[in-house]
Amino acid sequence: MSIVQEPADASEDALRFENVTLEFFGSHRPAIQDVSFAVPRGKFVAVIGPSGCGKSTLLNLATGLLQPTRGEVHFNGQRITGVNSEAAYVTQAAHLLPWLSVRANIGLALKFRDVPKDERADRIAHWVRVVGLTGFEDHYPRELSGGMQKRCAIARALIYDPSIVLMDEPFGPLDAITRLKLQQDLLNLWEGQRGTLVFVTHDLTEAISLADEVVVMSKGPGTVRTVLPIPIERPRDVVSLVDRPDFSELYRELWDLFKTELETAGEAA
Ligand SMILES: Nc1ncnc2c1ncn2[C@@H]1O[C@H](COP(=O)(O)OP(=O)(O)OP(=O)(O)O)[C@@H](O)[C@H]1O
Repeated sequence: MSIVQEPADASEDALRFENVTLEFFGSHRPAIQDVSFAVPRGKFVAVIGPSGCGKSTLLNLATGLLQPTRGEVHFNGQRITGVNSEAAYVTQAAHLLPWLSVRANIGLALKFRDVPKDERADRIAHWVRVVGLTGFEDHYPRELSGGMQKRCAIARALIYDPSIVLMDEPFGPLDAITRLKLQQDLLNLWEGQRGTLVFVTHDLTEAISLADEVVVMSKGPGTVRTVLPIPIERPRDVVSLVDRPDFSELYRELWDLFKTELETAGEAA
């Protein structure tokens, strides 16, 4: 990562957006405008908002793949000015390399980092077990179900202990049952490790079930409308959570905010 030095105690936030505006070249209005919010270290933060409000753009700024037109993005107290190699990015499509086995896909980041072969094998074996792909190590992506491909992509992202994990609607294209199972798997994983995770989703239930805080975005141009804390204790069980009265209250609160956004954007049913 290319960074600009700041005092070491500058931030206990893993990620911080400071008045960030981004205009794509040739566009007549900013994709996001004056966005400010922080992701505290060790927290699970969900980002929701209507389609096109700039959720993916925020993640691309956090990885350093995009640079702000105005404002600054900081990672661990240091301004991001180039690619943030400490961030793992899991996108909607699994993007596994089709010519590599599950084992090789999962171990890719370790190979790039010159991790010795024996250590690589141990860590791959560990992550294959963690994501439930034992017995499929030598299979190719085309031989896996959508959920298995997703689990492979998650293992590939987490195997090198990234400082922050960015997930862009990772469970979007999956059926409801696989999705629930993976949500619980991700929760169990995260609750065991407590790294920093930013999770973009359209799904209000998913956001409340998983996150410590939900960042609600407005559209046109994208900006942060509010940050809603989710004061539900952990460990959580995604299936039984939805029956709790406090879950319903949070859902209602989030829906009221979200609905206003859809109406403002002229997208309400
Ligand atoms: N490379 C690009 N060039 C020009 N405009 C872009 C580019 N990428 C995104 N945009 C625009 O920026 C805005 C934000 O896009 P972004 O993909 O971040 O939204 P999003 O909230 O992730 O959308 P969705 O929920 O539909 O995935 C949109 O208006 C989009 O059309």
